[in-house]
Amino acid sequence: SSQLRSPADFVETFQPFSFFLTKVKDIKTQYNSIGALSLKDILSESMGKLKASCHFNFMFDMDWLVKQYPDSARQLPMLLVHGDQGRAELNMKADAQNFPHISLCRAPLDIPYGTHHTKMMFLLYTTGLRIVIHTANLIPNDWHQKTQGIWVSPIFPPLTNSSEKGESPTGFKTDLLQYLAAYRAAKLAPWERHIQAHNMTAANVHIIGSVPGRHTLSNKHSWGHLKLKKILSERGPEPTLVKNWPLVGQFSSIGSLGPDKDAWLTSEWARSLSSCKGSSMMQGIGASLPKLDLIFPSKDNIRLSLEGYNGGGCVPYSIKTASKQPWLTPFFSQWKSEGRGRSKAVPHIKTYTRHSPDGTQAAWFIVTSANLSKAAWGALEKKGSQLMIRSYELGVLVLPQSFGYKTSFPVSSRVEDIVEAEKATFPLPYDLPTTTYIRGDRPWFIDVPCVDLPDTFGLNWCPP
Ligand SMILES: CNc1ccc(C(=O)O)c(C(=O)O)c1
Repeated sequence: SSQLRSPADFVETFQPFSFFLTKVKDIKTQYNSIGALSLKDILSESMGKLKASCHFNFMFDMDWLVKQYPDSARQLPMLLVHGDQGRAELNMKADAQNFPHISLCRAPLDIPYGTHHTKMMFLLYTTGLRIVIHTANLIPNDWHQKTQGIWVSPIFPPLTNSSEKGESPTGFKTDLLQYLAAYRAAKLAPWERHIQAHNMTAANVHIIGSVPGRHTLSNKHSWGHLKLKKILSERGPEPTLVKNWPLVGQFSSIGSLGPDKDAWLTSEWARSLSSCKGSSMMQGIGASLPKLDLIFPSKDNIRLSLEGYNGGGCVPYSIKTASKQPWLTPFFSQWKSEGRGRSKAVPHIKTYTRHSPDGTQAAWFIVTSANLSKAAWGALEKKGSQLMIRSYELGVLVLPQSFGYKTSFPVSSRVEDIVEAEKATFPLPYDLPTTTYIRGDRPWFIDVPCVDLPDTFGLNWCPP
């Protein structure tokens, strides 16, 4: 029975997609026993005997993080890659003083308003290297009662002879090394060498990363939405298959997107996401775009969540930004995850997909740190000759052909369907079809008081 299984067994049984959600306190056991992991699970000895680890993230609670490791691993070398500058960096350094085994690497953020948003783990075991790409900050609240996404790689074995490349058909290793190289950080060199030294032929996802910069020429399509456009135009769906398949974006924060939908959202971002095989040209002017559905928590999704209004603390959409883009609201759908038992677990996860009208198939799926913002996905400048990105982001793209499917793969948010299905079925974090906002509801704004209706705990929301 499930309570006797180790975390490694959980991971083993939820293949080949290896896409998990975080365990959520106070939901029914069945929704935490299949396809869900805690940080302790991920770091447990059953997953591998650790020698060293590295965490890329935005927020760190070091005391708590160390306690998620098994006793035997709490003194092992740990590198934390962060984006904190000034006073925040001093705080990181002060915290790290208490932990001689922890060292810090600051990611350069030379473009204003950029953040080090990427959430990734390198876990070096006695037997090989595992990579985890996820959406949760390294603070207890992010792993308590929210919906977060976690992609878990297999253990990549050491390369036996140095002549082997150890690259996968998806270019995973090359793209990950290109991402790391962008930090130009000496402290990452040991981990770049570890990645070089392991056989990653089993990696079955593509890397979609963003690094700060004004990317031009051969670098222009290495990052953000243009990287996605490039992969989809080379390996994406046939245009005829997905003609009326909608796009879904799902995220926990939104940037300033301009005066109307055509300023960036449809003309640039959605155009890249709707790219198909061999049609990067057709996505030029005039090609019609698919329906765009944006899942973003409504005020009531937050009010009635397990955390009540406080759950909105990690959904930082400001009324100041929202008031400049009322044109966005008609695209919104509610957060609904009955199949995964997580309708009341505030979504901090970010995912993007293109699915069939009946919601049973997908042409591709992305889990990433990237919210709906130009800072994360990039904005074209200088007549489209450069892509300006402000932040570090990282995600993985699932394509049908990497999992033995020709054109699309079955999807479901119903855990019972997923485990019993004849054919490998991708575990969606939310329900399809999506659900529009009900009359009288509105998008969640972190900086607007809510005193009309009490939350799960009978409280109001008076923003800090
Ligand atoms: C300005 N800083 C952040 C804004 C949004 C998010 C999010 O993921 O929604 C995060 C984060 O949690 O990393 C940080």
